Amino acid sequence: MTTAPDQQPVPTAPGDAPVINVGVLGARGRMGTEVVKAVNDAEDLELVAMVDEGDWLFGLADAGTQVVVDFTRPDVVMDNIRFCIDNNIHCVVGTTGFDEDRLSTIAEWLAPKPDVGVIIAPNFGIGALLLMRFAQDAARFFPSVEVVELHHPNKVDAPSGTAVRTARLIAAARREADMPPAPDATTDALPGARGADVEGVPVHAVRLAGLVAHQEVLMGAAGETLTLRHDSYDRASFMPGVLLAVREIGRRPGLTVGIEGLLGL
Ligand SMILES: NC(=O)C1=CN([C@@H]2O[C@H](COP(=O)(O)OP(=O)(O)OC[C@H]3O[C@@H](n4cnc5c(N)ncnc54)[C@H](OP(=O)(O)O)[C@@H]3O)[C@@H](O)[C@H]2O)C=CC1
Ligand SMILES: O=C(O)C1=N[C@H](C(=O)O)C[C@H](O)C1
Repeated sequence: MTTAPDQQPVPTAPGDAPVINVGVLGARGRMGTEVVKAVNDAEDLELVAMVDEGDWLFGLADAGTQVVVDFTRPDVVMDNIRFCIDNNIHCVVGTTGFDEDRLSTIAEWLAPKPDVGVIIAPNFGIGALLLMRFAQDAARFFPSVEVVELHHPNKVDAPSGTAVRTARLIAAARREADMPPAPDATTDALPGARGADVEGVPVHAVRLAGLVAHQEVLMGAAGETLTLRHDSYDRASFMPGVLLAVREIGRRPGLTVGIEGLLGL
């Protein structure tokens, strides 16, 4: 803590860096609980608000929150982001459910607030981000591709936000390389047997007790396959990415999708 003459005390972390006041939305959820722990363990971050369903969002502003971390639900996250932008609070969002329409709406909300940042990241896990990058790089070499995501049985959405983003990145890489559509049969005798079609890439969702968050990208060419797989066995795996976004967001006003840029990927 340092005190300047005639001013309120300014909290500081060791090394004199200013402390960032963090509020967690969805604080008692699976991810929120882990974020609360990670923020409490970080010397340069101060947990000032924990909000769950039924709590007033105004508590965030009253507590002097500078950065909100949101791990709630796709059906409530837009209202949370609107509140944060209106109250000049930066927002690090891990909640899924973002399409182009939602992203454009957030960009419109941000337009009159040039100092506020919103980071929307479908996945904060470093390994998961690397898998996406490797899949993008490999996409142009393999005519066939399928994405399989596997998660804990309480996940509210399917397919996962990560799988949708992975499929879109692969589809974009294929378009850029002028590849024709995958040659594989897409007709299914039973509806859903070939998964969901995300820009021409089949995406399959598995829900299974014992799992946390996992993804495979299968690629095939004549006589060979390439399998890329990532496993999050513990939600701690997402925390380095979440904390990086919390620390960086003050330097990144506007809308940022994915934390790849923050990692130099
Ligand atoms: N980007 C990433 O790296 C990751 C993203 N996720 C995503 O994060 C989201 C949350 O996942 P998970 O933690 O497993 O889900 P949980 O269901 O465990 O947690 C959601 C929490 O949000 C709370 N909540 C619901 N409505 C509101 C509201 N209006 N305001 C504040 N809090 C609210 C819930 O409270 P209550 O139970 O009382 O309703 C609950 O505590 C999902 O979209 C998931 O896909 C998950 C892991 C990693
Ligand atoms: O709900 C989860 O658990 C996860 N959700 C995110 C998603 O939908 O991509 C990230 C990760 O897969 C865990």
